[in-house]
Amino acid sequence: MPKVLIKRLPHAEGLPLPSYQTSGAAGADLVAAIDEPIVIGPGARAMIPTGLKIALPEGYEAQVRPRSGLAAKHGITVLNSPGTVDADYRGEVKVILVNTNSASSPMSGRATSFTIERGDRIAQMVVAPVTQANFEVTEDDLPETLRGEGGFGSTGV
Ligand SMILES: O=c1ccn([C@H]2C[C@H](O)[C@@H](COP(=O)(O)OP(=O)(O)OP(=O)(O)O)O2)c(=O)[nH]1
Ligand SMILES: [Mg+2]
Repeated sequence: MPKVLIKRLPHAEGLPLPSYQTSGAAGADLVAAIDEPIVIGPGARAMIPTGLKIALPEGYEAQVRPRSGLAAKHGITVLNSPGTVDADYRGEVKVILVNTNSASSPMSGRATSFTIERGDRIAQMVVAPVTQANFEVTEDDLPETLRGEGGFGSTGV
């Protein structure tokens, strides 16, 4: 189990640290470290502070992913999903939420605002191993494959 060091900033005081809700959970919930509620209007976005700085072990990243409940019930998702927290990042982890609701959204059908309150679980963080590649330019043909240049639905729907 990789160890992730956490530095709690003053505005996160009293808030729960990232935690796995069940023993098999992949993501640890992140909460909003805000003093005043933030209203995200339909189609608008907001960068929500978590009040946490983290130090991941080398060879790991943290992915900031949406919570499906917020997405399904309220049309709120992580705009840059999955957000990438690099192992060498020492700033505050933030979550970019977007409100997808509009009069024409298939699920809500309404241009509703959504309010984030202090301590709300807004996203989840998945710690995952990553590799860096050696990118190497070649003048030769790339190795042949059965797929070749087919993509974007080439195998059918
Ligand atoms: O959802 C996110 C995404 C990123 N970050 C932080 C950690 C990450 O290490 C850094 C840079 O993110 P990214 O590489 O995605 O953004 P960029 O636009 O490429 O910025 P940079 O030029 O700083 O790499 O911002 C977050 O806190 N939350
Ligand atoms: Mg970057």
